[in-house]
Amino acid sequence: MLQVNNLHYTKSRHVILRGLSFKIPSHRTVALLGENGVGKTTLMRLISGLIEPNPHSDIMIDGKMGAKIKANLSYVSTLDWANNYDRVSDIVDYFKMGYPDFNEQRMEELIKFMRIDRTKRIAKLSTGTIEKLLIALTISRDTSVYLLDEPFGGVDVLARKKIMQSLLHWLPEEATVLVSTHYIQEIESLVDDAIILKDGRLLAYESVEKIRKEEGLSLEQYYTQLYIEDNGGRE
Ligand SMILES: Nc1ncnc2c1ncn2[C@@H]1O[C@H](COP(=O)(O)OP(=O)(O)OP(=O)(O)O)[C@@H](O)[C@H]1O
Repeated sequence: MLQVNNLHYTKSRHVILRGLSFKIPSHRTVALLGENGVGKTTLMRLISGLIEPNPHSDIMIDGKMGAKIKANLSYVSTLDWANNYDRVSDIVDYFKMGYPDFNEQRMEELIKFMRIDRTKRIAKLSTGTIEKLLIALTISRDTSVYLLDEPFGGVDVLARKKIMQSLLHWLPEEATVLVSTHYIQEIESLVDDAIILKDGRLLAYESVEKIRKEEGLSLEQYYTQLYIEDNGGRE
């Protein structure tokens, strides 16, 4: 379970997140939605402990806080830390050595599934292939929470659909998954709930099924409607 209480984050006097609170139970996959610059990446970096929130903000995973949550969380946002001469197989080796919960067999299956050439140097990989590798590394760990930040930005449409459809199949059943994306229509069938951010605050945290059944809307229609309403009717 991932719990965020009263999360505030200010950077260079610019308030980015203003008092976010939500709780995502285990066995739930949640889309994190919001316009460019709203703070989705910032939220993921805060959850993962890469940056520090303002005082009196709490982030808990399975009841743990602070540095202790790192073991229960999988988030790989970049390969900037790797050496340009590293090959895909070297990165896999680093993960094998660095994470006791790294599932080597799952990683091998994902490499095949995503058609990643394990002999290629990182510096020679295309943007989309790096994104596929980041997804594969993230979901090859056995943790309770998975954060995927705009994982499909550069992935071609066929691969994206294929990966999306099978994403949950690779993860432990009880996993909590938070995935940020602008591909709202495509993610809709994958997620249970959606968190919608606007102006640094939580505009909605709603079940996708409820949006469909009770509001009669698709997730994208619901998102657009909420944004327009919050803008006082302006698009
Ligand atoms: N290092 C930084 N210094 C100052 N401001 C920053 C820094 N990084 C991000 N920001 C600001 O924080 C805000 C949130 O950025 P963030 O990247 O979290 O948004 P996002 O919702 O992920 O956007 P996108 O959908 O475009 O990826 C933006 O206004 C951005 O300009």
